[in-house]
Amino acid sequence: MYVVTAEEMQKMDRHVIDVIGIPAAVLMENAGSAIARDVQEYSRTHGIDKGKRPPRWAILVGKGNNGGDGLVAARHLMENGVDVTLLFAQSPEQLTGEAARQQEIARRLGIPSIVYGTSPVDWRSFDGIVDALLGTGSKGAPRGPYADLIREANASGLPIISADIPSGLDADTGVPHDPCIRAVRTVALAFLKRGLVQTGGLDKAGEVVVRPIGIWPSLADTFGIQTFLLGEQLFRERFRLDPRLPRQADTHKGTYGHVLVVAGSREMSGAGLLCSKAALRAGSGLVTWVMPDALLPALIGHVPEVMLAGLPGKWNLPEARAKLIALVRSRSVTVIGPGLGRFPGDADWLRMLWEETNSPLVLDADALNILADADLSSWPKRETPTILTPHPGEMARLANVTTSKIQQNRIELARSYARRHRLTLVLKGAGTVVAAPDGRAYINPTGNPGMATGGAGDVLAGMIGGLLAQGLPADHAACLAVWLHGSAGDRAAAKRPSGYSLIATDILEEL
Ligand SMILES: NC(=O)C1=CN([C@@H]2O[C@H](COP(=O)(O)OP(=O)(O)OC[C@H]3O[C@@H](n4cnc5c(N)ncnc54)[C@H](O)[C@@H]3O)[C@@H](O)[C@H]2O)[C@H](O)CC1
Ligand SMILES: [K+]
Repeated sequence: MYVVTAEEMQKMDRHVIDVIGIPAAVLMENAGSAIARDVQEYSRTHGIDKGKRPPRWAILVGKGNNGGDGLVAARHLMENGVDVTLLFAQSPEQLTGEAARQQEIARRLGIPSIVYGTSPVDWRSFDGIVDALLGTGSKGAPRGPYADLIREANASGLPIISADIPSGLDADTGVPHDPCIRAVRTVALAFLKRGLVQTGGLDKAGEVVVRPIGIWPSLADTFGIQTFLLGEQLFRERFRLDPRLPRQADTHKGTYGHVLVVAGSREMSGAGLLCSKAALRAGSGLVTWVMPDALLPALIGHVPEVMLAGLPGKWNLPEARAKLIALVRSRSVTVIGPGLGRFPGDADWLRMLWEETNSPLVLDADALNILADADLSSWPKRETPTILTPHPGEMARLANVTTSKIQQNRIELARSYARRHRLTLVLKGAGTVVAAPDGRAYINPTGNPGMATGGAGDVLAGMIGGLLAQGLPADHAACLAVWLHGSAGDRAAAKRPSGYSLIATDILEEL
């Protein structure tokens, strides 16, 4: 469940080799044999190995240790009867270190090889490709023969299995360089690299599997790795959350908290509905949706389980403010923003809620836009759970940078923002990042593009409120909500062949 940068991986590699004493050759042998097993398993399960003739795989070999992994994999594949051809990106003499040793072994074994560029490659003579060109030592866009070879491999239409990371993918940010291998599977060695669970990695890496190579996962703790993949293992081991935990018999609605939803406007009342229902579906005992009086009649009876509260006049009138503060103080959690719209003096109004209440707050949608127009660094740090849930565009406004800058390094941007403002930040999008004020960041693997639909964010905000209301710490509530939200979206998509006719209500129904 750890997610590492190239540098963190290299440090742990060095420690295992230089301090623990496991030779690099042993790690490489483990890596190569793991890759070979995945290639054979893929061949069997994808109709390449039908038992009639040996599968034929081209192994693209770079000059570094990634190439070394490929050479070891080639040897193991040959040992198991697979027809292998080595395709060196540059002449074999250029290989260094362990890779050079593996190249010499391959030569002595007579493994067939071609140096790319010396003769045209007949891709039709292969069933698949192993990409062992560039790994965590890659810097910048693939150059020269590496770039040409990547383009040809992608154009071949053959399935590509990548060693450690798809060559051309930035291991830390997931930004795909031009060109970048598009793999059907990536065999991550020892640990998930960040790039595999962010931005481009989700597109380019195909199915990602993590294979042990002799580096204990617990070493990541020793090295203070602060980035994790969300999932049941993390929830059980680190959050000690057991979803099966039964509710005690002698409990009542109050036991499970009371969420106040501050949301909705004439044009966007649905957001408040979705948010309120989601808070209930996430398990909150009670939910009250507060809105200006004028809105209330239209919503009576829509969600019988949700209590409605009206404010005299508009949000920002003195008596409305007083009643709202009283409601916020009397509830366990307040979710602000879905469908709220903007109104004169909204920054003062939000700052009042921020400063004058000690209630856990979830700020979403227009509450984030209000915050972006204010200067958050001049607002006091809150002592109580405060969770912001921006999508990349809202994050760009909050951090005063462009959206593309946000997507360039989502994890570090989210982490630094959460620490600076001492709050929990949920940076939505493919591979949602949850950054906690303690510096930890969590990556969510669940969810799908079908969830890019109006109201999905309102559901998530309500779910976070609902889990907070039941007493979960802010980071746990945000992580579990994000993971469940994506899982529900995946189940909803699976029920629709296109996967893209999802609407937010479907996510709610699947919770
Ligand atoms: N003990 C270990 O370290 C283990 C490493 N494993 C594998 O090794 C790679 C990392 O290997 P490294 O030698 O550091 O770098 P690469 O193999 O990624 O090779 C990069 C190589 O290519 C040149 N290069 C760098 N950037 C570019 C570029 N943009 N275009 C062209 N060429 C480039 C540069 O000269 C480098 O030498 C890791 O991913 C694992 O696959 C094993 O897993 C076992 C343990
Ligand atoms: K690779």
